[in-house]
Amino acid sequence: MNRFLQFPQLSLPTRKLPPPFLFHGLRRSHGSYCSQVIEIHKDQVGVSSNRNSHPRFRTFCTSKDLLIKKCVPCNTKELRPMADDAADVLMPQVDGWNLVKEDGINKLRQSWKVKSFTKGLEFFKIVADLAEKEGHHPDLHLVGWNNVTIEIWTHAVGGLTENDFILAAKINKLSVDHLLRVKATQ
Ligand SMILES: C[C@H](O)[C@H](O)[C@H]1CNC2=NC(N)=NC(=O)C2=N1
Repeated sequence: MNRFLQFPQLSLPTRKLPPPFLFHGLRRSHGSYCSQVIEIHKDQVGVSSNRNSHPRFRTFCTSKDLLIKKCVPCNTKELRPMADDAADVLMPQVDGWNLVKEDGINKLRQSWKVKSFTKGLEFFKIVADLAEKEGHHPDLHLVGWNNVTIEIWTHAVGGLTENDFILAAKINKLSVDHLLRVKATQ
């Protein structure tokens, strides 16, 4: 008996993949939870529920896909917050970000120390330009003059969507090292 769902090869990389590992999780479908076992190959992000796919046959996206994807408008009625297990599967692709739950809302959070208060504002401007380009916006915090924290979640649905992971992955690629205090351990 085929123990796991075979997903259509939508974005599987062509090269031979190492043996997959099975991911067992719960997926909410039509209001009820059903367990599902999906096959996730080593260098694939795992399940990403993009807007157009049928909820059952979600497309796999590789680790690089987040960087080449574009955020979608948050006012589309199909947009739903992703389940905790789907967020867990995507977390390895947004290095440095933490998954936090606040008042029942899942968010991505990362903090940095900047060289000065004004460099913190420069940091925000660079992030803001990216957010405007993506049409998806983070919550920006600058406290104690040099402590920057960014939180990302989709306000329209009160949780995480793929937009948040796309924005987090792209923030990780911004050239901001000149604004940051070098960590003592480095
Ligand atoms: C239409 C447009 O997508 C919405 O107004 C956007 C703007 N930026 C956004 N950013 C975030 N983080 N959440 C939203 O729900 C959101 N909505």
